[in-house]
Amino acid sequence: MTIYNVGSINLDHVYQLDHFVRPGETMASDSYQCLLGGKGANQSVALAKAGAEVKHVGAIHPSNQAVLDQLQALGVDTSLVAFSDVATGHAIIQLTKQAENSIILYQGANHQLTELQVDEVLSQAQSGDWVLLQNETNLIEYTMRKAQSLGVKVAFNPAPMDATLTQKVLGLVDLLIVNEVEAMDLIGTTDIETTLAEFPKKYPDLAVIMTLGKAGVYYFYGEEVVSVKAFSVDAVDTTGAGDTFIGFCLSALMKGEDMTQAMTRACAASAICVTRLGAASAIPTQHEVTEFLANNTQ
Ligand SMILES: Nc1ncnc2c1ncn2[C@@H]1O[C@H](COP(=O)(O)OP(=O)(O)OP(=O)(O)O)[C@@H](O)[C@H]1O
Repeated sequence: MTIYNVGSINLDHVYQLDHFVRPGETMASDSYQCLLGGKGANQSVALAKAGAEVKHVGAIHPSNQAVLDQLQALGVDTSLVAFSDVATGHAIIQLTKQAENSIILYQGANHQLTELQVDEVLSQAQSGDWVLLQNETNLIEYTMRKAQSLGVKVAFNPAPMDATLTQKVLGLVDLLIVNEVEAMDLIGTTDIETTLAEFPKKYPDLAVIMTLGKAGVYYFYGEEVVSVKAFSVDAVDTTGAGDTFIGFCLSALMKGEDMTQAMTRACAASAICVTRLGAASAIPTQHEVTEFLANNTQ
């Protein structure tokens, strides 16, 4: 069983500064890191570390072949990533000592997927395979329609949230995975209790996983409700928690675990992730998650 993750690949250029650059100011930074990023790439890494067979579908500029080498070294099949004339998606991130950030995001090649690429990729898919999408690439609806026509299941993590697009494609989605802010956007409220009560009523035919940070996670499908508590850890950086959760949860479901087992494993993986700095580099291995589960209870 293969998961085709149609998603972004970004280069995150991170500069540590005393303060954000002001209009007209040129400021030197003596701290620079270039990190692999993008929700798509992070989720592919999490899937691979969780032991899933993951093929990443996306696009980058050919000058950044090293990014693909990095993904491959982490276990992701990158043979379906296309090359584009447009620059690889990237973020310019200013970080201050007060832990504030300011980000310029250029979607670049992430929005250069073509219908031909999607058709070719999905022609390889077989029933039982999954397609996973976030909201950082183009052709979301087209890809879902194609997958549905081929009998391939669709998982959708609509981040960053575009409520109009998301409402439009929900009928094509087999499993929706949202965090609490995205869920509240879909219900049109800022209250989480209302969201938990209203979501299953508004979307009775939709299977949805709702992650609530350190408050854990819910799964709703019609009358069925499963909730799993988060593990109690000392969090230092929650970046990538959601991506780690998605990778470990989908991988476990594809291996035949039930929703409680899959979400428990995914909560353990994301609990480890939040105790480490960074995103892709903070994602644990399957072995680390198994050890954590043996030594911790919710
Ligand atoms: N402080 C925390 N302590 C323990 N587990 C956490 C913590 N924060 C997140 N998690 C775990 O990670 C899962 C996903 O977190 P969250 O709901 O914050 O997703 P997210 O908003 O998509 O994350 P992010 O955007 O920061 O990557 C939670 O369901 C929980 O299991």
